[in-house]
Amino acid sequence: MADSKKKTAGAAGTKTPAAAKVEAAKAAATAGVAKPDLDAVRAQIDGIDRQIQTLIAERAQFARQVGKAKGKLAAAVDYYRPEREAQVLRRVVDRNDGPLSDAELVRLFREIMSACLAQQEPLKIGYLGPEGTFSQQAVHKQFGHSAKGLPLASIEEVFDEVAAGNADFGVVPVENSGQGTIQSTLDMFLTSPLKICGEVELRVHQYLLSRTGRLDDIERVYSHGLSLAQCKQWLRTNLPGVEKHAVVSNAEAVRRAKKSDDAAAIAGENAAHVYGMQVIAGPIEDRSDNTTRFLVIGRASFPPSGNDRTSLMVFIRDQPGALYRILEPLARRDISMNRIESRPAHGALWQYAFFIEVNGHVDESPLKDALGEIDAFAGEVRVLGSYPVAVP
Ligand SMILES: O=C(O)C(=O)C[C@]1(C(=O)O)C=C[C@@H](O)C=C1
Repeated sequence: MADSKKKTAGAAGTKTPAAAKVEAAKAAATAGVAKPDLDAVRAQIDGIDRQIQTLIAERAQFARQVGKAKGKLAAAVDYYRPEREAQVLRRVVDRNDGPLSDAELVRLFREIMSACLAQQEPLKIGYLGPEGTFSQQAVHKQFGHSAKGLPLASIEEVFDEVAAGNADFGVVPVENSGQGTIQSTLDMFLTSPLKICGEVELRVHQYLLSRTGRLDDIERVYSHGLSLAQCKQWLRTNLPGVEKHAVVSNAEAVRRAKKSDDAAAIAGENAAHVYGMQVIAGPIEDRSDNTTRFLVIGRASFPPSGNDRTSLMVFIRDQPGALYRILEPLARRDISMNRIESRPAHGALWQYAFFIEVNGHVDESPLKDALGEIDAFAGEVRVLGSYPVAVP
């Protein structure tokens, strides 16, 4: 994503004052000065920190005013605006001339927005717990640390708690780059009234954790089935012949491994800190680009952000060319389709529902027009949600 961005400053030779200062600092750092004076550099940093702090406080005041401008809304959840957050973060990426990476800057700005929003009342976010799972990391990535995580026992429970209003939003895994779709999540949308409000992509790094930290002690490995699959090659090479046990979550795996010296768990590095375990090895995933995509689910729909994706569930009539007639209006309008997947529709034998993901927002042309046409052919078209494309 960062590669395709257009720089607003620097590209055309016109630099913003901030970009010029960064350039000057870079030049000073490389300008043959053998050793900068530590106290002098720290004094500069202290001055900048003072300015950053003043500006963050000012920003928080303005965010309060935004709250007032929105009027008296029913609950904290009504103040959250994923489309606005995506726009703010895209501008951060667009302005970034280094030295920090896009992902680092986005993380910092997300935390600022998270804190600004929590001035009213923190959002409550349901996720597949317990603490230490990748789902919890996805919650932090999307909502920042000022949101309150609500660890739940299953993906179904995440849907139920959001639908019942006990959580403002939920974060559920939907696919992994190596292992494909998590069918149980997709199937929840067959019956759930919830909307998809966002997507989060998380680079997943797996670690082998144990009580002793010694590979030679290990006779059993616990993990979620997907995590075991992601590390298959590594396990074959480094722990041939050990027992592998698939359990409900990586955090549960760590809890089991914590009970004896000859057991290990595969989980995120974070789980080692949460549960006080030693890291034997990591990252140990077979593919270095291992990424899991999560969906944010909620009770409301949001307006376009300027770069959106839409998830649809289409029930087709059993007639010749039905699927073609669904896809043709999209193709004719050059609407890219990121995914199509069929699932047995509940309650009707040999009837299928198609999960389709396309670029665009349901309130905007050309997707709006295409959906008007598709509606006429399909048995039913359900819009599961239009949401901002994930910011890195
Ligand atoms: O712009 C808004 O609507 C805000 O509430 C402000 C703000 C922000 O800090 O920038 C905070 C929370 C929203 O989710 C989006 C943006």
